[in-house]
Amino acid sequence: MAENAATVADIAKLFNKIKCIISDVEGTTTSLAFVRNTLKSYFLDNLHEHLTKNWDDSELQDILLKTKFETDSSDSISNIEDACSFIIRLSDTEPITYSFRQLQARIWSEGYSSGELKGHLFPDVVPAFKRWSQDGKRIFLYSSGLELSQKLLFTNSIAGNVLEIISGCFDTTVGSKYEPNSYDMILKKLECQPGEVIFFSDSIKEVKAASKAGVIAVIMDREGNLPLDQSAKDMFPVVSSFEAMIEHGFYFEY
Ligand SMILES: CSCCC(=O)C(=O)COP(=O)(O)O
Repeated sequence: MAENAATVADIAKLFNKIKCIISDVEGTTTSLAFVRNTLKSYFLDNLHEHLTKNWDDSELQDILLKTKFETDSSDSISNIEDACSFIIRLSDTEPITYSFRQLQARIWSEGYSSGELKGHLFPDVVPAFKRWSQDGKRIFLYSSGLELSQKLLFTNSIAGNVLEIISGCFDTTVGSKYEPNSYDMILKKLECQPGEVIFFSDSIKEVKAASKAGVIAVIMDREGNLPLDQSAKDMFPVVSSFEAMIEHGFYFEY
């Protein structure tokens, strides 16, 4: 840790001042494997059937057209096979566009409804969020996945329907998670001062952006996450679970 970098214990002392806790999803509340393997495979495995069943749905056609436009693609999407090939090709490219995420949410929604998909949550997520809610803190999510996708995951999670512990979900409609302005926007929406909000994420770029906006930022280093650079660990406090925050005193003592 760099000489002046805050420790987890320093952050824990700020608990009383904090009004809102914001958490990233992939790599923070939820395993990378669930998002990158389970959700991705479900999407690809069910894409062709979804396109076939819904080909005449104007909302689906609109999503496909917008995806083509957003990616500046010359691919044909005039029939099911072409549209399917186009989407499969895009599924391996970054950045993932908003319309592509809308298509993901449509297909995932079917998987959650049928019970084939259950949203992964690390075991400490629900107990910690419940405890902090009881302590009067509001809990929010901020993910690149759509608000709808976040709600689906928490409604249909392995811990049951736990959406009620979440006060709200932010997605990239407030801006990129890598941009400090997005956190300014969230602060405005929450009607909070920067020091009243804490953000947890496994992404150093996100934590840096939040920190530039004055938000208190902590790196989440979950089992199964990508290895962190030492420089990231030197700059920000790092925890491996929300439970570790509680162990450091990040809760209200009655
Ligand atoms: C919460 S929706 C499924 C996850 C997803 O699609 C995603 O991109 C998660 O990214 P995050 O910003 O939560 O790291």
